[in-house]
Amino acid sequence: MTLGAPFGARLAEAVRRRGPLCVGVDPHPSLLGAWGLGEDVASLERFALTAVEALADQVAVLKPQAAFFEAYGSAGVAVLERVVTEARQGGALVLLDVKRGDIGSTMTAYAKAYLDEHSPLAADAVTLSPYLGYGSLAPAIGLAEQTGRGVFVLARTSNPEGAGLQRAVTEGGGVAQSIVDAAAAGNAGADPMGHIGLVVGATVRAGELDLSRLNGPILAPGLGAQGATVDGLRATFGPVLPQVLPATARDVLRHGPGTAELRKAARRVQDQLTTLLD
Ligand SMILES: O=c1ccn([C@@H]2O[C@H](COP(=O)(O)O)[C@@H](O)[C@H]2O)c(=O)[nH]1
Repeated sequence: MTLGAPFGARLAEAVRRRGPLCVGVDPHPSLLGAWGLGEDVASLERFALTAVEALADQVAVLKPQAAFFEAYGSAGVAVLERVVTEARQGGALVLLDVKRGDIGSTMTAYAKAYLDEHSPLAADAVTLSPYLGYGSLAPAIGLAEQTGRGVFVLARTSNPEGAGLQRAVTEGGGVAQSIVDAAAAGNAGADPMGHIGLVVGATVRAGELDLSRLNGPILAPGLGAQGATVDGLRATFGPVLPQVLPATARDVLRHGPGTAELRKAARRVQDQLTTLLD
């Protein structure tokens, strides 16, 4: 599949048309139960494709969480392939949340799995973990650029356990800030923004990172179930708020299984975000 424009431009256009919301497609066992479904592949498929049907023509980005599909083995991965395909056909950009990171030679294979246009799991973007060294991600960052796709590199994650490692300060400066600076160097000169995004939790304290030179998108998970609020985004992100793609999963998905209710729940967050950005 040929994607035409670079990822930064495609994401900017999707956000301009639909507003800056990313909804996670996370088939948690607890949500399957709440929707009256079981813990089996047919239920997984029903849940995930219902979320896609409800939201793919409404939100800018859908973010399937691969772990919840992989938990069902190859049949679950087959469902994930359908989710990626149908979400993209429905008009959403698909950010596959896989958080991959490995030595460079293995990263080449991960890149092929998610960012090569011939792969059955090729998405518009993937999440990557830089904790084997930012440089080890080069094969994925390079292939994403070649194929019009994007990456979101974990810098400062939304979970409380991330702080000890990510806020550590070494001779070269802060660990998370070093990831921000490396991404900024890769995005330099891109217009309207580069294809190297970062993950910075919406739960993170204001002012921890200097994101001013990033020139790329910032995925901000943590809205709703993890305690972050739309109102808190301005304090957390300040001047880079227009680059932020807030993300939530459970807080929207808990309104299913009705597609109208799912759409309404996502619309509520989209409206709050529009008001925030006005
Ligand atoms: O720092 C991070 C990175 C990724 N995530 C993922 O986002 C969703 C959050 O789901 P909620 O139900 O809105 O809490 C989930 O898939 C995480 O793996 C994150 O939360 N924080």
